[in-house]
Amino acid sequence: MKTSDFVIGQRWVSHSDTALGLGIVTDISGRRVTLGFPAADEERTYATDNAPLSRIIYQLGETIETFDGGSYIVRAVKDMAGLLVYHADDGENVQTVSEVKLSGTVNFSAPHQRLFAGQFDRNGAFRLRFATLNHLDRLRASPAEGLIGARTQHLPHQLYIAGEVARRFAPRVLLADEVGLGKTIEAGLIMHYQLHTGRARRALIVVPDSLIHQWLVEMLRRFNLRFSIVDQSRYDAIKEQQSDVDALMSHIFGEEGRENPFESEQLVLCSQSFLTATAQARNDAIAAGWDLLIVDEAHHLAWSESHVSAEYQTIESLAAASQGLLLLTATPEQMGLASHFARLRLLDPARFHDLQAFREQESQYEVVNAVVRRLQSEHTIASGDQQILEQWLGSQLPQLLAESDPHQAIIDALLDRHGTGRVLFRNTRAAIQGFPARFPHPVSLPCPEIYSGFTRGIDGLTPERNEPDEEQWLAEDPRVAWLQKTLAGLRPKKVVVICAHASTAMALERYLQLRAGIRSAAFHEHLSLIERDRAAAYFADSEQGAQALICSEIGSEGRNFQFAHHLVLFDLPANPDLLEQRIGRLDRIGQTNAIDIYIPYLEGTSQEVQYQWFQRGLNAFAESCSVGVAVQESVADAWQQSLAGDAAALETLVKASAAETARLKTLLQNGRDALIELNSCRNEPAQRLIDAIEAEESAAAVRDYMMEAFDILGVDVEDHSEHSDVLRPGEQYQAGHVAGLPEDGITVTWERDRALEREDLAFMSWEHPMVTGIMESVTSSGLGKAALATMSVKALPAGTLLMEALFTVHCPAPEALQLTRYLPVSPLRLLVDVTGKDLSKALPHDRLNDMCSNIRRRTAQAIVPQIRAQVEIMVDHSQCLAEPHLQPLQQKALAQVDAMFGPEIRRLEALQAVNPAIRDEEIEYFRTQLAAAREAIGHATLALEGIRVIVTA
Ligand SMILES: Nc1ncnc2c1ncn2[C@@H]1O[C@H](COP(=O)(O)OP(=O)(O)OP(=O)(O)O)[C@@H](O)[C@H]1O
Repeated sequence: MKTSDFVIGQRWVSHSDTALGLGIVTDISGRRVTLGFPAADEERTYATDNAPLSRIIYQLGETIETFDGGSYIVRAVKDMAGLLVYHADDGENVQTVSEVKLSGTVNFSAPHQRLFAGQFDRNGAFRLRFATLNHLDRLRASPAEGLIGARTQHLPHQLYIAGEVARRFAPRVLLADEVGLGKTIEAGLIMHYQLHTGRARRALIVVPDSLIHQWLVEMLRRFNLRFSIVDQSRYDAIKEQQSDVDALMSHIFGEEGRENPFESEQLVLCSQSFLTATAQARNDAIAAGWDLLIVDEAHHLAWSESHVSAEYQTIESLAAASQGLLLLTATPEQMGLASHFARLRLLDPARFHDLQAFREQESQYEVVNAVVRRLQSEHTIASGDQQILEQWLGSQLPQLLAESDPHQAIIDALLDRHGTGRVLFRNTRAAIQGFPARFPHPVSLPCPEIYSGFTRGIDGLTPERNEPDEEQWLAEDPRVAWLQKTLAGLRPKKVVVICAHASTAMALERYLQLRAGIRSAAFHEHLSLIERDRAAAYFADSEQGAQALICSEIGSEGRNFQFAHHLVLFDLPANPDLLEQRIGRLDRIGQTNAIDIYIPYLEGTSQEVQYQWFQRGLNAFAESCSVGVAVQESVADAWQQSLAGDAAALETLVKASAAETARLKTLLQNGRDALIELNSCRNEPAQRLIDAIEAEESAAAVRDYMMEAFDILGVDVEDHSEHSDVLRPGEQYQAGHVAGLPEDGITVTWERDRALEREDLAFMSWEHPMVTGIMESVTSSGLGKAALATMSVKALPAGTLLMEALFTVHCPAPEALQLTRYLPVSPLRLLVDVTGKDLSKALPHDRLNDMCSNIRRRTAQAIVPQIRAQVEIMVDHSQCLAEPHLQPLQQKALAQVDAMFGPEIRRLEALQAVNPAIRDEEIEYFRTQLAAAREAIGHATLALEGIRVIVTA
């Protein structure tokens, strides 16, 4: 450039620093030119012969903005002594606008505008953009989306549930797999999906105190989800901090502080007891609102028609303030059928509105099951069944019969309307199989004198509680000496000891540690959370750790101790579900050994009764017994009498229980449980999902993609070991595009198996935050939006221009509609020449990449103004060629929204027929959503997302 090219008042941009915005020439002296950049409030002086500047001339039809906020469309441009004057339309009149008055902020969003403004990149950046859009499109349409990033084994029953539930709009379900089958993982998968796809942003997890840390760690190491714990002290600290700020605010502005600690974080973990006990915190949590609420060990939410527990009330209010709700419990009926019903009602009040009706339906499951079985196995519907179906499904039946898989559609409707189909998922160990054997070892011991008078009834299960002198019972209770001897005999094997009460656990631990010299740790409710985690970690340590962990009942819930396979039940719980919870600490996924269960009991006491009942009546030690609580209800009197010492009643109890257990198991297997299981894992779809996830993993495409990105974004990659690399910021590191890369680097693996073995390595999948962050950053920034390249082809004369154009679908719509689900990015690539010839197929992108090379920046800078008119023509041509591609995409999207909303609307209409509590507005809501989605899709456009102009040499 020459000095004479510049005139004071002209507008130029710096292509070496685009963030400066639109500059204005303020001084020209000698061979130097000075520009002010109002948007950045900076001034820069350049040598005129090599200034990295491009002159900005807006073209007809483009929108310009003035510094005082005016917006105009350019109708004509005149050059007046080197300064441009635009004749511009403000919607009413055409006015003259001098370029001097233009706003200092420029946003060259259109790729060709960027090119003309000198804001173009090298070939590699364009390739990265192209690759990013294609990967995003494929991933968003993939059935594996949202389920790829978890550091978990692919277990069909978990992925089936995740696949079924996660895609729902605001899912509300009860995850009730039997103990240790991975409900936490299922909840994590669902949440990961919802967060990854933007369906949810804010999530709250509510768990018992003892599980806070375990959830925190599982969410982070398995799903890269970083939760913040809000407990009393954190809550108080935030409030205190805020009150200082609030005081200042109210001093200055006279405003009341309204800050809510639950709003300061998006992912929050807190304990049920904290929320239940602290009204202010509870109200804040409710007021904060959530997209997803997860409640673990939900059997604690007791409810009956005459008494509603405080825990239930807390969750009820939170559930009302949350779109999605996941309740987790392995023992949904532990608190009885009414509580179970009340939890189902939290999930779906429209479906579960009448306890009596629910009880009646329970008794009909056998008939429903028989019909479902026939529908599954036969191609035609028998006339008897047709009548039953008409009676049950009424006017819905013809619609269901018209669906593409009518039998499945009818089964789904039956499971939903006559079972717990949509809201309850429960997998059993029997169905999943592969769990290790459980061997009970009963040890009968004489009852010591000191317990006489305390050996009967429920109290007789824990007689040591009635002996105030701890020293004495430790010395005289034969279970203590037996425990000491057994632990010594098992050394160094790890042993979990569970007893009902903290006082017993504390006394035993002190005794073992101090008197018997056995390395042990206690785990009970009187320890702080940190102390509990420390105890669990000390026990888990395979080298220096404790041999025994002595837990009170809180150790029997949720915790993972599958690295141990010896369990001592120092006493037995009254409730059979609690027994299953205790054994479930060891009998879980990941347990590789058979489990030895030791049951020391005192002869002739309630302990012996309870042992006999569990062993001979329920067979609850060797096998998981899901009907225990129901059996207990039916034999309640005989059980009480036996505990009271009636020897004859014990035999009756055992016999009646064994018969009832067998009867209920058969009944459930033919009825309710069979229906639930049918709904909880279907192998074919589960396997298809696993295949889809593995296809995304095995392609190694993520590594290739990231290597290309790292190259462009200045990340150095060093080989670490097989399938692992070390990533570090390099010299050209572009921090703005790469999230979460520590200064001193990070070691990563690209293989799931290795990630499962080595938890210290980050698992780089398509859904790792660094990968998604780069993809998001590439698409939302201008990186690679415009590029200039050269190639030599004998067939084409030098100087021929080609343009590779990338179009994507744009569909502005309220976020809540989640339209990207139906209308994906759909990148469209076109290659045109100046005559408008479509060369897209003749020269595919990869081939073109091989042929293209970069042009030196200085040369490119000089070429751009000369080719501007031809580029504009090629942009027009590409737009004409792109246009016909839009309509088919819209049609497909419309069909998809209909398929999504239609069944939901029909379901509510069907439920409304039997449940007047469903309001017309609820159905109307979905109709309105459907109409809004259809309208937005109708307005979709194809937008130009990137261009690469190729000049033949
Ligand atoms: N897909 C998986 N890959 C790897 N580990 C898993 C997987 N699923 C479950 N596990 C492990 O198995 C154990 C049990 O899982 P989890 O705690 O989710 O079970 P749960 O059903 O919630 O148990 P509980 O009924 O005791 O609350 C945990 O240690 C968990 O990390």
